[in-house]
Amino acid sequence: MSKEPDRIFAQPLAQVPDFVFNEDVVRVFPDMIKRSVPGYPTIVENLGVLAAQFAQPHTALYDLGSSLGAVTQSLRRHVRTDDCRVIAVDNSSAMVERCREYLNAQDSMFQELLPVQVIDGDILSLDFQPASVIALNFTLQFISRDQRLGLLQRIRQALVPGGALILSEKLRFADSQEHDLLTDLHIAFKRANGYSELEIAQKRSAIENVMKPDSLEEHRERLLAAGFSKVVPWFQCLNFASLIALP
Ligand SMILES: C[S@@+](CC[C@H](N)C(=O)[O-])C[C@H]1O[C@@H](n2cnc3c(N)ncnc32)[C@H](O)[C@@H]1O
Ligand SMILES: O=C(O)C(=O)C[C@]1(C(=O)O)C=C[C@@H](O)C=C1
Repeated sequence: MSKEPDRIFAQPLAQVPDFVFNEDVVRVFPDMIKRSVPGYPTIVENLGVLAAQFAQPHTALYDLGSSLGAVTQSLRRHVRTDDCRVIAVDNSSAMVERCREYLNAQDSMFQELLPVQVIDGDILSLDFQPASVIALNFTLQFISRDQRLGLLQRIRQALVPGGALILSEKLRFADSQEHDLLTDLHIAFKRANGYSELEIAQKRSAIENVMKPDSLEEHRERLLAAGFSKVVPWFQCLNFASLIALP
């Protein structure tokens, strides 16, 4: 994995453009996401551990919005179920290209890994195969709000009995005191990871039009409306959480 440090917002920009998952972001993404999302390494590693409990033989495991394939690699490290395959999907060609390189490297280092297919495409127009595990790891927040329910309904329909959706997201909070406290603590987390006030402020304005977090209650209600029977949060660190949704 690239060790290049994230300095994308280090210099003052006359106008901060909307955040895009382009080649510049791809180069620094492992560093960026680790220094920006509290608990990210724990979520990714345990996603594989959880997936191994839900994986069913002869099904697909999806990594939706796979970026560089961190979740796909974790699924391949942990799932040993017969005749499963991983399908990673991302609509950033720059991400997909680098993801394929990393997965080839994983293939050359380990034997008996689950087969994997990386699709350069939009998860909103995906034709789902019967699936036992579907991961949306910090991806739903980038989908426009009016398309989230439809996507979750399609995911629900693709899931076989015994399977699960694992959904990780940045959260907002209905209670303004709770929201402000956790936002301040997230900023302190970024500062402690070496980001300057300028980098924090410019990143914030870059993502505010493209990334729209919901509250835990909104997620729960939408998942139930999409046909899931049970929603179980399994991890929260500051304003970032991960949920298991059962069909
Ligand atoms: C924050 S990143 C996900 C991080 C990744 N899952 C991980 O755990 O390392 C969000 C990803 O979702 C992808 N994405 C956003 N909208 C998408 C869409 N409609 N279809 C496919 N991928 C999408 C972006 O290109 C980006 O790579
Ligand atoms: O909230 C932030 O500041 C973030 O940087 C979060 C976040 C995310 O949650 O996906 C946003 C964009 C980058 O992909 C990495 C992290």
